[in-house]
Amino acid sequence: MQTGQSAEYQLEARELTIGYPQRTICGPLNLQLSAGNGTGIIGANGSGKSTLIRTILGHLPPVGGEVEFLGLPVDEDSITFRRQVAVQITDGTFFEELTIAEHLELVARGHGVAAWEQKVEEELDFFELTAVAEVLPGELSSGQRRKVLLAATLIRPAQLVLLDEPEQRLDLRIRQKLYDRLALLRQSGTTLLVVTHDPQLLRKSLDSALLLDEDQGVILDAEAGAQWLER
Ligand SMILES: Nc1ncnc2c1ncn2[C@@H]1O[C@H](COP(=O)(O)OP(=O)(O)OP(=O)(O)O)[C@@H](O)[C@H]1O
Repeated sequence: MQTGQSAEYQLEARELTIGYPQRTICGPLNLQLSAGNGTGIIGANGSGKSTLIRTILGHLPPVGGEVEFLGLPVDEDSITFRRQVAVQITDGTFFEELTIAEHLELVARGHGVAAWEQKVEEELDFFELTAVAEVLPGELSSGQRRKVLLAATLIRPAQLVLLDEPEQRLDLRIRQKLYDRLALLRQSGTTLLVVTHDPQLLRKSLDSALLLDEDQGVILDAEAGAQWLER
């Protein structure tokens, strides 16, 4: 199996222009992420953040340029990509007949997590979901559902974690725990790419930002990105 492990960067976008058949949204963009980097994707509503994530995941073809993961064109259907990339990009889908604990068990076991029972307990505890562990998704609040999706993304091993506005609907205490958790993940070598409107997330968990502005991509350090979000 090809893995491209000798690639210079873990994720690289070169002269990437994103958009739809009838409309170019932004570009050309250049982005290089190595292990342990943490980049926020920021910009006004409609600037192209979700379009960029969808292009990086291979859901949308680039209008121009290319994007590679471990030196190979992105392909969400490839085994390497599925093993190495954990994604939380939408409001997510649930199996309505599985409890919250069963959802986490499914992901953990599917990704070969050792001692998965303990990991499920730890994630439930971290996201303060233990009281609803045996509840079905349809009985949860929107914030609780968001926490389950984040727990399911973070319970599994990954080289790259992609998150789309993870701060949404989280109360302040959980948000602060999440900032620390993401910073720790980076210290352990995991790479983060996070669409966010939250300046504190940028400051505390990430080291740079890709600002999509006026159809261009500009790389900023985390503090400059946070200040742009606070402008
Ligand atoms: N399927 C589509 N076909 C054509 N244009 C689209 C399509 N989906 C989105 N767009 C347009 O692409 C632009 C970028 O949208 P996108 O959702 O990527 O923005 P965003 O930065 O994620 O916005 P937000 O902060 O509101 O989530 C918008 O002008 C939007 O109208």
